[in-house]
Amino acid sequence: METKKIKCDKTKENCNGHLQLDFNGNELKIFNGKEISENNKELQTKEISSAYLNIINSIGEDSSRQGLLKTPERAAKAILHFTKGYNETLQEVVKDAIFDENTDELVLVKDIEMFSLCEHHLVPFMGKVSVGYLPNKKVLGLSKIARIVEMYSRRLQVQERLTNQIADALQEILNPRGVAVIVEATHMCMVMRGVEKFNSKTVSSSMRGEFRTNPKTREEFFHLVKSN
Ligand SMILES: Nc1nc2c(ncn2[C@@H]2O[C@H](COP(=O)(O)OP(=O)(O)OP(=O)(O)O)[C@@H](O)[C@H]2O)c(=O)[nH]1
Repeated sequence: METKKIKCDKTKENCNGHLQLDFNGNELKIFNGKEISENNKELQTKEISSAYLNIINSIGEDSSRQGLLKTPERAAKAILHFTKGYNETLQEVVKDAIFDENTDELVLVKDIEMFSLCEHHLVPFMGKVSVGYLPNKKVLGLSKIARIVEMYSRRLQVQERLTNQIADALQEILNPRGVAVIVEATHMCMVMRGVEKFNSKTVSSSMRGEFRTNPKTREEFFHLVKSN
């Protein structure tokens, strides 16, 4: 396939250093400047395994002892799973599960489990996400909301950006009258290290359209998120 390379646009959520577009303007999946094929997925696993081998040796462990022999490769596969969201795009996740529906009432999918990696320390943060929207003649397949959460959370993140990206995605694909996203998470970088506050939780929200302009709509969202 013919491709052209463009300089990384830092505002693009899928940026890995470079974005490469095919001639229809579609983004290709790039790792270190290479399109991700099965072959360089293998290469990617090898490169990450070798980095983990260095880490194991650098902390003074014996990487040749039985329990650690396969650890670099296992860890490489694990980190690739934790960051699998880089290999997906919004269009691939949603496919064509957008349906015409004559409803204008709030849709809420709440308490979606979320696991992500803090981009500052590469340790997990995890919690739950609630997503609401006010349809504008279109509804989204419910599972796709959880899949959107999954795609953005399986990347190196800060919680605020994750929250905004989920709201932006809903806005982009549905053009609804409003979108509301709330994320409540525990950050292991604040629990297992650093300030070591193991009961603290971080709540972030992103309100668009009528959720931002109408306090009653916002209240209804928060009320439903809190209720059992
Ligand atoms: N706003 C925001 N900050 C985050 C998130 N995850 C981690 N952080 C913070 O990123 C900051 C990085 O601060 P630095 O001073 O550079 O790093 P540090 O010395 O490891 O900081 P401490 O965690 O305070 O020990 C810390 O305050 C973290 O709590 C996030 O999702 N959102």
